[in-house]
Amino acid sequence: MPPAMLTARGIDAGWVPGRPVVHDIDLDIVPGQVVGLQGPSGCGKSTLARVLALIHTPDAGTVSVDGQTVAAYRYATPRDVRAKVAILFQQPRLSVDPRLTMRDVIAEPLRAQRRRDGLAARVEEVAVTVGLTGELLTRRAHAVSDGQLQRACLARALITRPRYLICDEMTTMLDASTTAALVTTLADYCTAEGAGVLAISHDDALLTHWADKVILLDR
Ligand SMILES: Nc1ncnc2c1ncn2[C@@H]1O[C@H](COP(=O)(O)OP(=O)(O)OP(=O)(O)O)[C@@H](O)[C@H]1O
Repeated sequence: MPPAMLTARGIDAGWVPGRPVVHDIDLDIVPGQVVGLQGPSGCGKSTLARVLALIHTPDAGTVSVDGQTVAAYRYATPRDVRAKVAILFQQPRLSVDPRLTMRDVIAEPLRAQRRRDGLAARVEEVAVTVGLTGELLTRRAHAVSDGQLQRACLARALITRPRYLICDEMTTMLDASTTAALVTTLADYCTAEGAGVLAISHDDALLTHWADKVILLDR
């Protein structure tokens, strides 16, 4: 049996050919575990997060999902592999089309996979899980608060029941009570589904509370 893990081996990645911002990184995300990732600003945490979320092609190295080597990134990633890994970004406004309703934001991954059976019921279910109900779901993304929009992004991330969640400073923009609510929702999901998390944060207290172990990424 292949190992049930999201693994990175020997990853070089960056934005300019021949000038990687992360070099020779090995990392494992195990189902049921929260791995924290810290490091100075600009050291490449978000770049590495994007590689692990399969939305940025590494210059070298291999990412595997449950033993399956990822051969193609971004839009070319096969659907079954893509559905296993979700990412949450720091700024929900930059990751959502402002013209969509909250309901449509949440439904996006299933629509993209043309999974329409039971779509409305699943959207309602996952919206309730993140604390969004009623009239809020009919509002467009530009007409809700950052915290409400990040809740929709969490629901969008959970809707495919991913096995791995990459959280790139997902609570940095939020107040303490919204942060606590989102982390609790995510932790409950991970316990119920046995999902693994990579949690990038500058918040030592949050990672001390939430992560099983913390990795330091240096320049
Ligand atoms: N889209 C991009 N195009 C070009 N360069 C980028 C892009 N995104 C990041 N970089 C560069 O890659 C390097 C690493 O950035 P990255 O955002 O991965 O660091 P980080 O550790 O997440 O920083 P922070 O903690 O400030 O968010 C930086 O020099 C940054 O300028």
